[in-house]
Amino acid sequence: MTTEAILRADAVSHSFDEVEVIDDISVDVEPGEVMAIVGPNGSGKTTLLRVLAGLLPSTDGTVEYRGPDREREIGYLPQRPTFRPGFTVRETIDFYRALVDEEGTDRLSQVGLADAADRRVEALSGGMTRLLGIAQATVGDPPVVVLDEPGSGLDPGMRRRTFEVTNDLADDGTAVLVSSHDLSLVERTADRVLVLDRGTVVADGSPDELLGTHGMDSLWDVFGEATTGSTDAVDVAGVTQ
Ligand SMILES: Nc1ncnc2c1ncn2[C@@H]1O[C@H](COP(=O)(O)OP(=O)(O)OP(=O)(O)O)[C@@H](O)[C@H]1O
Repeated sequence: MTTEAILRADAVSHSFDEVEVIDDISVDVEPGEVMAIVGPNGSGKTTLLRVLAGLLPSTDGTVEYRGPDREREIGYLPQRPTFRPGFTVRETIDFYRALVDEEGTDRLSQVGLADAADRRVEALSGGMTRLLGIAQATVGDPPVVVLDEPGSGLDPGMRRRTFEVTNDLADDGTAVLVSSHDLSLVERTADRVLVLDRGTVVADGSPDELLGTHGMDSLWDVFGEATTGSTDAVDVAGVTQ
């Protein structure tokens, strides 16, 4: 049985100035699915996520949200979340909640930040700031949540916690798009993995499918085979060596 896509990208490309950073990507995202996007630095993950979240226009192709009408349809955690200084964690999350008239649900407890509720946002560690960003991305229960490297900068326990939050969201029917460099966590938690390399999808499937198709034992090996990521320099779009 196939489920109707809640988000559909059809032949999407994006160029910054004349440089094409993602090229001809089509993807259907289903409700309740955790879709991980992995790829070397600079391969276009953030650009793709921002296009899918409707924050960047596609230069070519279309992105269509096909889910229920909601005050907030797509939640987004940027790669480097920032919050207005001078406010506490509680005041900050309450500001976002007020925008969509949210009551109930304790967003701070969900991400393990309840004890930091009275701390000012500028006094948070990098990891705590990211956790607040995840809480912010889920306010209003958007049917699609896009998380750009939610585990980056977190200790192993909290990183695992972010993936548990991700899975909880998916269990409740939310479609979750997440980029990550943590391939072992991705292998354990994602329903589907897109491997990007230089702006194109070079592998796509469930972790098991990818291991089977590539005849590999781990996602690390699939990643190594599918991508041309150099180990001594980042590939920079638009620069040919
Ligand atoms: N605003 C911008 N203007 C010009 N080029 C950009 C811009 N944003 C990103 N790029 C370029 O697009 C390419 C893809 O960047 P992107 O941030 O999407 O990659 P990424 O896979 O998310 O990388 P990382 O894993 O390092 O976060 C890079 O070459 C980057 O320099």
